[in-house]
Amino acid sequence: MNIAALISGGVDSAVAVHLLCEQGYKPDLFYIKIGMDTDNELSCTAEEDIELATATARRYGLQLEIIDLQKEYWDQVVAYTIEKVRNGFTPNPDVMCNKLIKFGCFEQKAGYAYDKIATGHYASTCELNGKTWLATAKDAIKDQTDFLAQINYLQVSKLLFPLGGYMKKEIRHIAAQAKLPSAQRKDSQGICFLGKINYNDFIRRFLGERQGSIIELESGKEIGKHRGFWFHTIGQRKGLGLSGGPWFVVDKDTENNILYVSHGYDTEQQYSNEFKLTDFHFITDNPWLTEKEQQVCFKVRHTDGFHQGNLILKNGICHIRSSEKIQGIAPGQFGVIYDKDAYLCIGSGEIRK
Ligand SMILES: Nc1ncnc2c1ncn2[C@@H]1O[C@H](COP(=O)(O)OP(=O)(O)OP(=O)(O)O)[C@@H](O)[C@H]1O
Repeated sequence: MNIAALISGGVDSAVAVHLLCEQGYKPDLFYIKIGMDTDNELSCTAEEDIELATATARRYGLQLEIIDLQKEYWDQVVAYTIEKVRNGFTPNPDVMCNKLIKFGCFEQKAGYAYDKIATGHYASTCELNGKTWLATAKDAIKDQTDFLAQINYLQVSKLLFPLGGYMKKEIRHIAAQAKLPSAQRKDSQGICFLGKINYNDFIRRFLGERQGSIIELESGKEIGKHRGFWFHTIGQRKGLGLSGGPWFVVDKDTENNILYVSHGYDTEQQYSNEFKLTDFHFITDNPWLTEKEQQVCFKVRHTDGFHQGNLILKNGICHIRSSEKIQGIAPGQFGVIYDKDAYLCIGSGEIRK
């Protein structure tokens, strides 16, 4: 079996490579360039990443190739991000980066020549009814299946996740024992480079600033000003510059550039237990043979745990009723659906009000 391993310079993908080599494989390593050469801060991290990836390759006598997908990343992931933000939604570039870049463009440029693509994601796959399914990782806190919930069947059936059966602390331990070049490296914040730069600066570059009102939802009173609704997301608590908090963003009027906020932790307005997902995407298949209500687990953003609730799927729209009230359900984010045991990651759709 010939394997391509995606390596980032971080500890997780280095351990993934180490585990593959221990099993007797000799994967070819690929580092994907997605940052901007013109941006100093970004090209510095890329240089460091490439150095560590090179050291790992040398250590195991493996080939390392650098694949430049900067243009593709800008054309697809950055364009998607800006478009969502412009329309008042909260984008998820990490989900799109996996679907379109790491497992999309990479496949066309190099991945097609391999039987399997391995990554250091905390996720796993399993075989059920003759098909491959995306499944959660042993380490529920590190689980990254929510970032993979838009991939398709061809992608999931080609993926290998060597870390799926380990806890993060075991991975750190393996890295230290094996004296991997990246053993002491800190964990990265986001999968894609948008997580490494100041998000507001990035958005400002594209959408500029435009002052608007911050209005208290309950009283209708203006209580402050903001510099553009596009800098704010539903559920946001920090960075509003208002006194007498806590305040939460609960709604946006994008036409009139107004942010609605609500005061206090216990305000009904910022909690919800019902929402919709549009364009629902099944990774492998629809596991439910009826349109009857199903008990599921789900996530509405990257969190440590799973929520529980019920799902009704009709005409491609998925209605979720949560068992508990959830704060900050942001339209544009992906709602990710799991089976009731939070084992299989079934798919995802975009949150709509
Ligand atoms: N620039 C990149 N080039 C190639 N593969 C990458 C790159 N960035 C991330 N990956 C792959 O995607 C996986 C998940 O990315 P993420 O940024 O979440 O990493 P992580 O969990 O911090 O892992 P790592 O410690 O390997 O960076 C990585 O383990 C790696 O296999």
